[in-house]
Amino acid sequence: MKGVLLVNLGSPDSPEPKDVKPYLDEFLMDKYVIDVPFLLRAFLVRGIILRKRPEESAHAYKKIWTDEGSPLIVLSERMHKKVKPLVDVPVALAMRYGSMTIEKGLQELHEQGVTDVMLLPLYPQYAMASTLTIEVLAEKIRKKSFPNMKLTNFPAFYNKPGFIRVLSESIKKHLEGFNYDQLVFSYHGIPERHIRKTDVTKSHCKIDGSCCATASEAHAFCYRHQCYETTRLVAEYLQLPKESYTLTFQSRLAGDKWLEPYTDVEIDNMPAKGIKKIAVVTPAFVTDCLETLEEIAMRANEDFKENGGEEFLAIPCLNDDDEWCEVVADWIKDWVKN
Ligand SMILES: C=CC1=C(C)c2cc3[nH]c(cc4nc(cc5[nH]c(cc1n2)c(C)c5CCC(=O)O)C(CCC(=O)O)=C4C)c(C)c3C=C
Ligand SMILES: [Fe+2]
Repeated sequence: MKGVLLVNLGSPDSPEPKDVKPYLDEFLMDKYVIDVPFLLRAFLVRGIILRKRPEESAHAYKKIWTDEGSPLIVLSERMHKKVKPLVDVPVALAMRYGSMTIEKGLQELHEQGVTDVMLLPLYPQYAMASTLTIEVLAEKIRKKSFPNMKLTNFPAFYNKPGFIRVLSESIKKHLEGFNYDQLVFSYHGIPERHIRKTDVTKSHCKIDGSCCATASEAHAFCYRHQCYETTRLVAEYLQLPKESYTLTFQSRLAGDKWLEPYTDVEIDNMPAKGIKKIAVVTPAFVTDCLETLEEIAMRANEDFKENGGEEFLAIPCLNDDDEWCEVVADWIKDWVKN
């Protein structure tokens, strides 16, 4: 029997440093996130980053935490609950990090008699720090605990018509009556090195945009290309004039060179250029989380206004939007049919 495992990133069990620290340790010790040899990674993460970051992150998590828990978990659960009755096969939900493990998700499907699983990472654009790490871990667990199970990876959906339509319609709905100077498409950043590592041709990605104009098999695994494609397709759907929108990358960690332009720098500089009213959409996330609710809707908003900005609109993620849940259900139905 077929079944589906939806996988999102995960959150700590609580916004207290005692729970944030092990969560960050699991996340940042992942070799697909901080992709350096183990000893160097352990030194960077445990010797440097985890000294201060758990307190800072806990403070940020406390600002967004709800009575029901982490927004990312609660909203993913709501979406899961809505998708389940729309399809005829079992659907489970798991997280890459934290206590809702992929192992538990596969076990739940196994107990329902599922032998053929489609893995659906809830990330529109492919990245080794998001999609690949889920695929690799799920395969490792399958081999060890469920050797007779078949796993199929659902490809990144950055350009799928259903995703582009519901994302565009959601943006349109939230922009109604808001007279903005600039619409910012802010995507989670990654180190440039990750783009080169996932280039299957090993020579295509130049990280300057020129490569995106040439058809290549590298695009199927290029996070930067896929972010630009999502933006281009939404702009086309909404018929946005070229000068009315911009693409940026947020949430970088110190150290390496991350994808540019940086969201915080761009937004802070906008008021001085006469851009006083902005809307920000975050299409690398289908679920609202720390990076959208705290970093964008709170911090970027405050910084924009401190720099002379007047109006700031943070557009929510798709979360458990009915039409989005129907799109996901349709993808599942198509896979079940074939
Ligand atoms: C779009 C998907 C994501 C990619 C790609 C990604 C890469 C990436 N992230 C970090 C470091 C951190 N990210 C953190 C939070 C976080 N990241 C994503 C998604 C992607 N990350 C989400 C959905 C969230 C929010 C989780 C939540 O509970 O709401 C954090 C933790 C919070 C903090 O301390 O800022 C870290 C750390 C790296 C290093 C990276 C690529 C190399
Ligand atoms: Fe992240």
